Amino acid sequence: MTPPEGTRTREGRPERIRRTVLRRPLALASLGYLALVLAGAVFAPLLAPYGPTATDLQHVLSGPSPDHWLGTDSLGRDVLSRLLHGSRVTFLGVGEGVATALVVGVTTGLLAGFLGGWTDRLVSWLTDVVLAVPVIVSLLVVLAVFGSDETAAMVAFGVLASPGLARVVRGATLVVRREPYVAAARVAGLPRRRILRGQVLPRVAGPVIVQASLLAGSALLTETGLGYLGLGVQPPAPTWGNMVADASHVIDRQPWLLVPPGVVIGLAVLSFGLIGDTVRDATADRVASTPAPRPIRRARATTTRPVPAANANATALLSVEELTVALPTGDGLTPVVDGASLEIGKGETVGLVGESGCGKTLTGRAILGLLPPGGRITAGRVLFDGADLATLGPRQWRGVRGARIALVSQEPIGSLDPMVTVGRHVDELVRRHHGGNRKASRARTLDLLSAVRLPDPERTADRYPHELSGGMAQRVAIAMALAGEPELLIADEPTTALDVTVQAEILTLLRTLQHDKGTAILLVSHDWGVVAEMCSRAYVMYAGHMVESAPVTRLLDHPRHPYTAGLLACAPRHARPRGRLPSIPGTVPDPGRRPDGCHFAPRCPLSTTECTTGPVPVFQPDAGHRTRCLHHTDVAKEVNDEQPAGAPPPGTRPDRHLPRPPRG
Ligand SMILES: Nc1ncnc2c1ncn2[C@@H]1O[C@H](COP(=O)(O)OP(=O)(O)OP(=O)(O)O)[C@@H](O)[C@H]1O
Repeated sequence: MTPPEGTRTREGRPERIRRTVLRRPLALASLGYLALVLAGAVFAPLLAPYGPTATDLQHVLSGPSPDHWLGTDSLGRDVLSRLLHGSRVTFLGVGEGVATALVVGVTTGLLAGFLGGWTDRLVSWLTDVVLAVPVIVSLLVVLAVFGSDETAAMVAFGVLASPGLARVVRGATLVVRREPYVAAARVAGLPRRRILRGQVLPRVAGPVIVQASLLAGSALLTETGLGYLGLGVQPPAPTWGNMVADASHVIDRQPWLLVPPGVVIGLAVLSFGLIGDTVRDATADRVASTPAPRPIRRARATTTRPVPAANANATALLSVEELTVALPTGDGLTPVVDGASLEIGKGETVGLVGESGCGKTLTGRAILGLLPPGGRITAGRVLFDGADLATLGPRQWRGVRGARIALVSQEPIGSLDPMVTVGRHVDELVRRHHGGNRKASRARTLDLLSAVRLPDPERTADRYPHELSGGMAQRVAIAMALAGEPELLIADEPTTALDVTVQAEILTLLRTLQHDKGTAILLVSHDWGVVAEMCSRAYVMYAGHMVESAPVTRLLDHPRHPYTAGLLACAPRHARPRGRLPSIPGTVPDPGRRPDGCHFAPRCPLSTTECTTGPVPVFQPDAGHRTRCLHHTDVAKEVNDEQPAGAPPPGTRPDRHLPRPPRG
């Protein structure tokens, strides 16, 4: 099957590189040439017609002949035999240099790019220092210290060349680190080591091969340069470098002698370069198409005062208390979630509703301890099963993320690695959480795929993400989330990207799973219908504040915050034919531009000057009902005034007529 242009392709990076090399005659010829030279080096003792140091003083400086295909040197030694034997020394040196650079450069680059922070700063500083050291002087010092030991010189070359590689790997890792499937792997609780090996390393392989290839060319030139200077392996043992040196001494008598080593060296360097270029072309488009990171918005600091504390419930599975999350902006840290509190009991499904940009996703991420780079919890705490999550170290977090709290995001396809099959995605998590052998984990994987009602689990397990529909991808994401049998599932708009029929299926699936396994669910949604169908209680969030919370039927029938009332009135079902869709005037303010006092005041039909003069406390109009509105009694009156005649009794269905949109 040929996937349509622009879609993800099943072809993995190694396959793409292989195909690009095969399609280009020059790259193919380069590969063939290097393979030939390498084979010559390996089988030199068998292939060489003479010994590398055997002299024949009767035939010195002879040109090519049937006895000596490439002629003889000034001591009558066979040039072809010396070239073959010399290639062993040269390729060994190149291998030592490149291997050292790979080990040092790739390791440091990966760690700097993936861990960031002080590791990144330390690696940057070290690479700057090493890059400032002149290579040739350092190699001369090493050779002086180690007595012409070529291995020491080439290892030193590898170390000195590693900063360039480290920088390339760091850059590529920074890009890969932002990919949703890497975030998904972290959320699922995979250890860093596994993520680096399984998710990041395969993606930086392209740039690494390019660099290694170019490095091999310069390692070869360095090795032959040392041989030419009479350093490294000493005569009479042949190296390509000392063959060039020998030829240069007799260039006036036999210029041909320079041709064989000059050609093999030149072609080898050219081949390494051509292969590097081809791999770069094969991998460049993927790096270029990687989406840019989300820009951090400029904002000024807000001055909200803390609101009264929520009633901490000792029996809650999750208790978020007065949580403030700040993100870095040009003006320092800006609070994005501001004193938010919420609770979820064991096995309970709770909704989190609000317009885009209100802070719902960040609240979920803060619960999982996965904030964007530079983001911090600056106040409040998150208690899970009584334990303060802020006190967990990386090892303990691994026992929580994916294992006890799992996430299903709104972009299921994005959270699946395009180069990994469905089965491997689930299998890796099954083994991470339950251990066991390959057979047992495969059986469990198939169980999970059938639990989320994926047709033909065996076949689906062998599929790649691009072969799945949105609904199937979401089911796979749910299966992955369930692999650790979590007690809490954060479902961040799990049906937003799906069509209505699939939405209904996914919601039914979530409800069934919750019923069967007793999993608590925090359901982030824009859709009141979904919230009414799924949740017992809901929280309404606006511009970083929790503005209202209550049992869902209560919210639907008696909202006590104008924002909730406005949101309910905006449901598309209130639209009239050819009429405009109801909407709340204005937009959610950016985190740094939130007005003082009630953030909703500029859009609120009930706002008065008191609303903007200071922080608005939280009121509790009824048991279990909380609102952050000074005019909550007026909201209640408006709702009752707006009840249409003959309307069904409150709370009977989610789409019942609710108050008109606020004036303004
Ligand atoms: N990585 C980030 N860097 C800077 N600002 C961010 C980042 N992520 C979110 N924000 C900002 O934080 C605020 C809250 O974002 P969040 O994604 O939590 O909102 P949301 O209510 O979940 O919206 P949506 O429904 O669109 O996902 C927004 O103003 C957003 O622009």
